[in-house]
Amino acid sequence: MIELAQRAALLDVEGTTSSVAYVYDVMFPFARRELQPYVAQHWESAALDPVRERFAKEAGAASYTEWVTGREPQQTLIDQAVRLMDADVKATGLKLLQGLIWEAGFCSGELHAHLFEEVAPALHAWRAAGVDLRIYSSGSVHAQRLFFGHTEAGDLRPLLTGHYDTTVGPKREADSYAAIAADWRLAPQAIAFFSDVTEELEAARAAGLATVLVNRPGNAIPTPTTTPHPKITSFDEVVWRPSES
Ligand SMILES: CSCCC(=O)C(=O)COP(=O)(O)O
Ligand SMILES: [Mg+2]
Repeated sequence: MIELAQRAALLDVEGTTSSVAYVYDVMFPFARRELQPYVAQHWESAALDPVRERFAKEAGAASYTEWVTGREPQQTLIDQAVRLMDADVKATGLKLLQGLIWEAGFCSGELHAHLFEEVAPALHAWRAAGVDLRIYSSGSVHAQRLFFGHTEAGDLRPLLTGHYDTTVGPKREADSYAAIAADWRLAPQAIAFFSDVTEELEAARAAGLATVLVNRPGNAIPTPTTTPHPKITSFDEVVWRPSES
């Protein structure tokens, strides 16, 4: 058991609330399968504008027009998305695009977000104990809302007061956590960040957040034996004793 004095919990998704396998074996293949038809069908839609802009920026181009000059625009975007997926790069542009593609899957019922079995009851209990809950994931905010709106345990969005993705900054940089605390209007010390990735926890700790290393079955990243972060294997191991300060 670990005791936490914070009044807010910031939660990673993959490897923390939910299995890596669900993301890699179900969600990513769905996005790969639907990539070409989605882009073809929505090419004229403004929903793709932020995706086009991000892809261009992340490729080092000054604008989308500059990025695709001399190439077929739709295929250029599709090819880049495939390259990023093949290399397992959690680029913000790709994450924006995947979130758009997953919408149809979650809305049709083909996708149901996995949660480790104690997560939904634990989050209900944490909220009842007065803990403010937000998500910080590489998955886009749109994807996060779909994910928590369509979990195996039902719609958990009412439990969450906010969502952050990598548009706030990379998960392995301390400034991202400082920006989240500022947006949340909380002192960094009032927030406990839960993740399976040590580099993310180090960044959060550098920004002043409390940290918890979550070790779940199937996590790809080996859990270090010595770590300054308290370790849990289940949210049931957390006891909240929020201080007034
Ligand atoms: C919550 S949407 C799907 C998850 C996803 O795309 C992803 O990359 C998860 O990364 P995380 O930062 O939650 O480990
Ligand atoms: Mg994770």
